[in-house]
Amino acid sequence: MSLFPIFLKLTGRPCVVIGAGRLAESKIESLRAAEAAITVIAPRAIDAIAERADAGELILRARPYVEGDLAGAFLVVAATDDPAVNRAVFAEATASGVLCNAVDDPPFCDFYFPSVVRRGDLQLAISTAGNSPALAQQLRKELNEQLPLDLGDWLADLGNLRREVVTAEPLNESRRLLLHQLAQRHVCAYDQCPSRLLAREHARTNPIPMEKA
Ligand SMILES: C[C@@]1(CC(=O)O)C2=NC(=C\c3[nH]c(c(CCC(=O)O)c3CC(=O)O)Cc3[nH]c(c(CC(=O)O)c3CCC(=O)O)/C=C3\N/C(=C\2)[C@@H](CCC(=O)O)[C@]3(C)CC(=O)O)/[C@H]1CCC(=O)O
Ligand SMILES: NC(=O)c1ccc[n+]([C@@H]2O[C@H](COP(=O)([O-])OP(=O)(O)OC[C@H]3O[C@@H](n4cnc5c(N)ncnc54)[C@H](O)[C@@H]3O)[C@@H](O)[C@H]2O)c1
Repeated sequence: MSLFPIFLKLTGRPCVVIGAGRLAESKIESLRAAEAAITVIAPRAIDAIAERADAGELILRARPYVEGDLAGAFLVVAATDDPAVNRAVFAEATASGVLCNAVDDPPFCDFYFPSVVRRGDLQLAISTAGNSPALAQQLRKELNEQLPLDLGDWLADLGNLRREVVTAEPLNESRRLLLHQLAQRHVCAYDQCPSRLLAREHARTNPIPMEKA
């Protein structure tokens, strides 16, 4: 199966989770990391989810799923212990154009959750298209051990520096080469950081033409 890999902007988007057990919790954590507006619907919730509701971090409706619960949702995760309920959720999602993941039930998923290695804004998402979730998990662990812990901080600095360069320089081949050069070395917040000095020198010798400034 050929899956399409994308990184979705979920900030503030209504996402519904049906079920409030351990499996739901792990999906809720992923959705929270993306700042989704989460509504959880389940008659019983584990403490971790109830506490998030008490803290105002999500809305918890303590009742079973009923048809119509997906109105206005962007995506839904069906994570109950009743496959018939998960499938009913998938049917409503399909009828109303809402993206659905029925946890661990591939025929009833429009998308799968990947295994993720994260360093700040840097994310490596691994998919085996359901062939072996255990392999996805194993690769995550291996990559996690290999990636430096400060990669997220470094990326944040590099992003700031890139924004400086992009503001100061016209879009041309020399800017493109500079950005590749900067990505190969460590950038630091220190004002005299060699990468910053290089970027400034480059900006000085490649000024934006007046009409573009
Ligand atoms: C990546 C990860 C993300 C997450 O869950 O958030 C994820 N599964 C993880 C772990 C894991 N899941 C399972 C095991 C036991 C070992 C094994 O079976 O291999 C382990 C490992 C363990 O925990 O031991 C059991 C399992 N999973 C699925 C089935 C159904 C089936 O195969 O038919 C069954 C059998 C259930 C049964 O036996 O009844 C299906 C799916 N699981 C997916 C995602 C999607 C495809 C991902 C991909 O391969 O690309 C997909 C299709 C749908 C979905 O749920 O999105 C997470 C790793 C997180 C991490 O640690 O990094
Ligand atoms: N936990 C695991 O590691 C794991 C691994 C593989 C498969 N599974 C399977 O995945 C399913 C979910 O796992 P879990 O550990 O989160 O289960 P769980 O029993 O802890 O939680 C099930 C949740 O579904 C809710 N629910 C039941 N009927 C509902 C309905 N009609 N409407 C809305 N919510 C409803 C319950 O209130 C509860 O919050 C189970 O079937 C389990 O066998 C679990």
